[in-house]
Amino acid sequence: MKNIIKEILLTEDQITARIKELGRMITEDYKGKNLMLVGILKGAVIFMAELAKNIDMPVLMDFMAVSSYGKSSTSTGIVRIVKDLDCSVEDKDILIVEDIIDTGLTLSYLTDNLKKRRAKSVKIVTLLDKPERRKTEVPVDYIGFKIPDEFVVGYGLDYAEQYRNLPYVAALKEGVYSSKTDNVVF
Ligand SMILES: O=P(O)(O)OC[C@H]1O[C@H](OP(=O)(O)OP(=O)(O)O)[C@H](O)[C@@H]1O
Ligand code: HPA
Ligand SMILES: [Mg+2]
Repeated sequence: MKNIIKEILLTEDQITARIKELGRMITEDYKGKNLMLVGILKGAVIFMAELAKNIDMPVLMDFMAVSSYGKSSTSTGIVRIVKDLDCSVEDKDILIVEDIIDTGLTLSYLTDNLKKRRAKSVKIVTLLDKPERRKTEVPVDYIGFKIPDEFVVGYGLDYAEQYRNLPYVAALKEGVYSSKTDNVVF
């Protein structure tokens, strides 16, 4: 498994400590509010589970799945809802939980979509942010870590659907991911 990995960017301890801090901030900011976490499948699953355990108040948890990347490592810009929420967002304070913001296209679409459904508020928490790759401005309220423009795996993030279960975040070796075509090489 490790032969595709160039470098560990964030260790499990670093990630755990940062998620505890994010949990404390969110608990403070959402006191007395009707907080609903909306995890974006599949990448956000591990981060969402860890974050929810560190929020010290009642929360609702729901999930959406959108399709934007497929097997390419770059976004097509076309976002399609593959699995919608089970709960209504009306009058709820929504916190979208993402593993990574890259071009921003997925989150830009999702925030607009949830606001149109009359959520009381819509904010974003992401474990990772790759600001160099942004194609559209998205206001991000909580950021775990800013990372350089490298294709990363682990802690929920995949390369061709694999490596999501690594307990750390690592950059892929050159050649596994082709920066020329911006595609993963099989
Ligand atoms: O800012 P963007 O350029 O839109 O990219 C970020 C999105 O892309 C990845 O999801 P992916 O489509 O790979 O699905 P997955 O979570 O199931 O891996 C990631 O988990 C984010 O949801
Ligand atoms: O660096 C990344 N790794 C995995 N999935 C992603 N989706 C956007 N950026 C990435
Ligand atoms: Mg993916």
